[in-house]
Amino acid sequence: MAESATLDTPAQLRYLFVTMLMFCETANPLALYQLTEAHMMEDFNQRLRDVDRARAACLDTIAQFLRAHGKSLADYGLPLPDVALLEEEPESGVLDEIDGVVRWAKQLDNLNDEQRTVFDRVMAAVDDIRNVSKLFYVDGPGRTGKTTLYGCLIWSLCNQGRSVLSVAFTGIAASLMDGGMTVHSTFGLPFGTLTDDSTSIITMQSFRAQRIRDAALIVWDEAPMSSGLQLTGQ
Ligand SMILES: Nc1ncnc2c1ncn2[C@@H]1O[C@H](COP(=O)(O)OP(=O)(O)OP(=O)(O)O)[C@@H](O)[C@H]1O
Repeated sequence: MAESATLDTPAQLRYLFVTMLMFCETANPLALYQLTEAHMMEDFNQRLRDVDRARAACLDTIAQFLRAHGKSLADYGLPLPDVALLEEEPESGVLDEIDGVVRWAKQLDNLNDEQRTVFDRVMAAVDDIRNVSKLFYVDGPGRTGKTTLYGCLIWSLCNQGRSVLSVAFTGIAASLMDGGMTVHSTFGLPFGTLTDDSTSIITMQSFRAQRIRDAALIVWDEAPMSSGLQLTGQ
């Protein structure tokens, strides 16, 4: 869990936590929960800006995973979420999807000139069948709208039925993008320091390799945090 906490998204961590409860004989589930709670609820914390609500959302998500396997939080001596704190959260599912369409359509309309220029160039490159450069590096100070721009690109392509991979070095950066995954899990990077001889654990014939080949666009947030070897690959 400690290794995963530094490499995976909070959603991946919650999934790992439930998997450990279900399939490993975890001696003290409560202690493990308390040790990793901060990482497991980091995305909710960012979104809700309230520790108590974030904790309730985290426990509620874990409870839903467990319920799908016929288990409950109480079976593992874990605290119950204070669901009253979540009442303002919209139901997931259809409403979320409608919300997403409205939100991104509006964001797309509101892109400023610089964001629009990058958006148009990237979208044109995705469809360009010529052998032109398709590598873009977007730079800018904090809070200047980079994540918003990536969101618009991801949403627009997904809306056209295209496949997009959104990755980031840290789990928390990845969780800020729709469908975000860590660089490590997406590209199957080995743990530890990479060397010139390091190779991905993903095999050419695997589903994960096909997902990478199928991607119309790969958005790599905070790329400078990754080492040169991760970026150039083998
Ligand atoms: N074109 C725009 N018009 C108005 N507000 C915008 C626009 N683009 C982004 N914003 C808003 O500005 C804020 C910062 O945007 P965003 O998170 O995309 O920036 P960022 O460059 O990714 O920041 P950071 O580097 O800190 O992650 C957000 O609240 C976002 O909704």
